[in-house]
Amino acid sequence: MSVSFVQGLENVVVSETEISFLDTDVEKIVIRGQDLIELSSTKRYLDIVYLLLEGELPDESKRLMLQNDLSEKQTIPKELLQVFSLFSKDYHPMDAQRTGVSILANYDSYIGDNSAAMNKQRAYKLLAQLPTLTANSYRILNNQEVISPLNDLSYSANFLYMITGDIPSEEEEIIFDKSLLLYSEHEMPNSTFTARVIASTNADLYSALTGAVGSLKGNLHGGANEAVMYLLNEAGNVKQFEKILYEKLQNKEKIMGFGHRVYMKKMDPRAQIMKESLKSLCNHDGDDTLLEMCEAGETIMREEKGLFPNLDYYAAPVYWKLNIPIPLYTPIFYCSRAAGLSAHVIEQHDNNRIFRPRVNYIGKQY
Ligand SMILES: CC(=O)SCCNC(=O)CCNC(=O)[C@H](O)C(C)(C)COP(=O)(O)OP(=O)(O)OC[C@H]1O[C@@H](n2cnc3c(N)ncnc32)[C@H](O)[C@@H]1OP(=O)(O)O
Ligand SMILES: O=C([O-])CC(=O)C(=O)O
Repeated sequence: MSVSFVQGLENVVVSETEISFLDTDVEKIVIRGQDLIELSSTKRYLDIVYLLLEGELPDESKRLMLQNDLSEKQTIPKELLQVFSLFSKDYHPMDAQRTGVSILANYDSYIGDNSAAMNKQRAYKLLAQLPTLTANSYRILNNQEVISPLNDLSYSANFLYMITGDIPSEEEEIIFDKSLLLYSEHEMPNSTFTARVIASTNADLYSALTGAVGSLKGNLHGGANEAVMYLLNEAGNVKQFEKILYEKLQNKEKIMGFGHRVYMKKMDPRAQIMKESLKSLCNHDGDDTLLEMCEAGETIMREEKGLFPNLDYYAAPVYWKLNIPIPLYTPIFYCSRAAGLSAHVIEQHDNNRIFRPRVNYIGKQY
């Protein structure tokens, strides 16, 4: 039997879905029939959460109900905080998140029920709890005080508040919210595929979403946003950044934040929006250094490699300007993506066939 093999499953269709599609012909990120980039100018992250999980955009009262519902569910079991305090201090918040999501399954008495209704309830609860879990895992790992959510803040303002300890300005809240919106769903990246593969065994949503944390951690996927910021900081100025990039290219090293399996010859449209956010943050504090460095990097990568920035490239300096600690960049990506991941798990459970591919054997003769 001969089976065709495509390394990395490039352009292989693994699923039918009603959730999302990257239509590069018309440059749209289609989420349930609507373009995420267009939505980003008028809608908030919770609108997209609702769209992903309910199939339509909410009106104002439904969005408010969702906001209130999530506010009520934000607290996390105190045992989780105790577990985080047992970790070694060099544990990454992504590891804590992986363990945390897994432990939350222990508090679900209907764990065997994979119905869409139960999964939706789980998804909303997870979305409510993830910011509290994420901010406090970092705080505990860094010997900081545990922080409680502020119920009267919006979802994104509260999330940012729990990270930095300061109530954000309106501009900061809107920019952070936009980053969550842009990260919320992106068709079939590695983490979504991971979640769907796990869900296809009839395993529960927590198992699928725990696996997805692991997938997102790597620097070829979500981990790239942290790697970008470490590189920008290592350089510190435009000249040094250019020097480092040329050296890395000479050594055939990959530059984090560039390239994408689907956006090969154009910039990730989400990166362009995030670049605008960086510009306004630079305008606000009067320091353009990071913007200038990023633009210099864009030019070099375009001229030398024909490569363009992905979302992580511009998310990194935006998060830096929002005073977010670097080890939280990828966990934040995950918190946002939990919406899309949950929608995919629900869809997989609702129309399931187990994933079970084949191999081309190239081992010893038999
Ligand atoms: C939100 C997100 O998760 S977006 C992705 C975030 N990840 C990153 O930014 C990591 C850096 N980028 C990469 O590693 C890749 O571009 C990926 C993982 C995003 C896509 O990978 P693939 O589609 O498998 O592309 P692949 O790695 O095969 O690259 C194709 C060619 O472009 C080169 N290339 C791709 N990305 C980069 C990069 N960032 N820097 C330098 N060269 C690159 C490769 O070396 C390869 O060159 P070659 O044909 O001469 O060997
Ligand atoms: O689509 C991908 O492969 C990675 C990505 O940009 C995302 O998950 O947002």
